Amino acid sequence: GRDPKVSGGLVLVPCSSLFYIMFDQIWFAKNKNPLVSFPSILIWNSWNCYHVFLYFLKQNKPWWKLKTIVQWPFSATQRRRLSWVQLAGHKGNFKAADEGSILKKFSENEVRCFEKLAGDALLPFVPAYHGVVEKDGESFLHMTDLLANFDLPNVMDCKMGVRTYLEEELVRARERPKPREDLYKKMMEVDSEGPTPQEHSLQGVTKPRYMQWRETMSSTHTLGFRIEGIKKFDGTCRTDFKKTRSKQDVIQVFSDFVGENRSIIKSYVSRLKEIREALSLSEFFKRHEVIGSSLLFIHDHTDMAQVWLIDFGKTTPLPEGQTLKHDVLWQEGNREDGYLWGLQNLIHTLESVSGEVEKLEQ
Ligand SMILES: O=P(O)(O)O[C@H]1[C@H](O)[C@@H](OP(=O)(O)O)[C@H](OP(=O)(O)O)[C@@H](OP(=O)(O)O)[C@H]1O
Ligand SMILES: Nc1ncnc2c1ncn2[C@@H]1O[C@H](COP(=O)(O)OP(=O)(O)O)[C@@H](O)[C@H]1O
Repeated sequence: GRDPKVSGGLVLVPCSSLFYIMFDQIWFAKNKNPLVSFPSILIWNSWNCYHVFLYFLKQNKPWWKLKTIVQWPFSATQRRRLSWVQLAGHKGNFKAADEGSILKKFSENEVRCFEKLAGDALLPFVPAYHGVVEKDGESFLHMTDLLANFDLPNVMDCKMGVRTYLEEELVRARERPKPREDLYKKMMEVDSEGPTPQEHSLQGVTKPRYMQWRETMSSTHTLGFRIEGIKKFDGTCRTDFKKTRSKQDVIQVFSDFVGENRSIIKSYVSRLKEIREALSLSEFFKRHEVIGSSLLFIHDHTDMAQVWLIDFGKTTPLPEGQTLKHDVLWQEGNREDGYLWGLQNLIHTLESVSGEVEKLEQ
C-alpha cells in the first residue's frame, strides 16, 4: 500500500516522502505554474495521501509533455490554484495575487491599453484591470485571473492575426540586422532545414525573420490565427503546435480540445460572435494595430465556456486620424493585422467541428 506505484506514465509516491513532494513542487514553481506555492506542500504532506510524481526523468522527455496536476483530495480553491497555467509568453511574467487575481510584469504599453479599454465596447471581453502594483521591488499589472471561476478548466491560447511582429521591428532589423542565436536554436529545434546557409554559418536569425518563419510554419498566414498552447482538465499541457498549419489539423486540435461537446462548441461560437460584434463597435480596435494578442478559450465540466481577449503588450496606437480595417491584406506601411479575418476563420473552424460532431452523432 505505501510503495510507489507506476500507472500510465505517472509514479504515485506516498506523501510521507517529503523529498519527492518538494522536488515536484520546486519544479512546478520554477517553470510553468508560478502560482503553486510552498505552504500547500505542508498541508498535503500532513494528509499522508498519495501524490502524483512526474515521470519525466525516467522517460527522458521534456517535462511539460507529461506535466500532470494533482486533482484529489484538494479543496476547490486549492485545485484552482494548482490548475493555473501560463500557456504562452515569457517565463516568469506572472505572479500570484489575491484570490481571483494575478500579476503580470509591467509594460507601459499594456497599461495604456487597459486604461483606454476602460470606456470601450471591448471592456466586457478583457480581464478586469485593477491598476499597477509593486511587489518585491518590481511593478506589475494587477488583473483578474480568468481561470478563477472554473473548476479544473480546459484552456487554449490562440494568437490572433496574420502578423506577429510590429512594422517598426522590421524597420529596425533592416537598418541594423541583429542575428540572434536563441532564435536560431528555437528554429533548429523545429526544423533543422529552416535556417538558410547564411543563417547556419552565422548561427543566428533576426527577430522578424524568426517571426515570419513561425507564421508560415503555423496557421498564422493561412488562417489568421494559430494555436499556442492547450491545457486540459487533467493537467496535461501541450505547446507543441509550431507546425499545426492545415485547416484539417487545426479542426482536429479544436475537436480534441472541446471533447466533441456540442454545448461547449455552441457557447464558444456565440461568444466569438459577441466579440466580433464588440470589435465592430470598438473605437479602441479601430485605432490600434493589434499584434501578438490572444484569445483565451476556457471551459470546464459544468459546460461553462468563455473566450477572452488577452495580451496587449504589442498593441500599438495608430497616428491621429488613421484607422484599420483588420480584414484586408497586410502590405508594409498599412499596419493591417488581419485580426478580423482570423476571427472569422476561428468561427468557421468551430462550426466545422460542430458539423463533424453532428455527423458522428447521426
Ligand atoms: O513563441 P516563440 O516561438 O517562442 O517566439 C516568441 C514569441 O513570438 C513571443 O511573443 P509572445 O510574447 O506574444 O508570446 C515573442 O515576444 P515579443 O512579444 O516580445 O515579440 C518572442 O520574442 P523575443 O522575446 O524577442 O524572443 C519570440 O521569441
Ligand atoms: N488574465 C489572465 N487569466 C488567466 N490566465 C492568463 C491571463 N493572462 C494571461 N494568462 C495566461 O498566461 C499566458 C501568457 O499571457 P500573455 O499575456 O500572452 O503573456 P506574454 O505577454 O508574456 O506573452 C496565456 O497564454 C494564459 O495562459
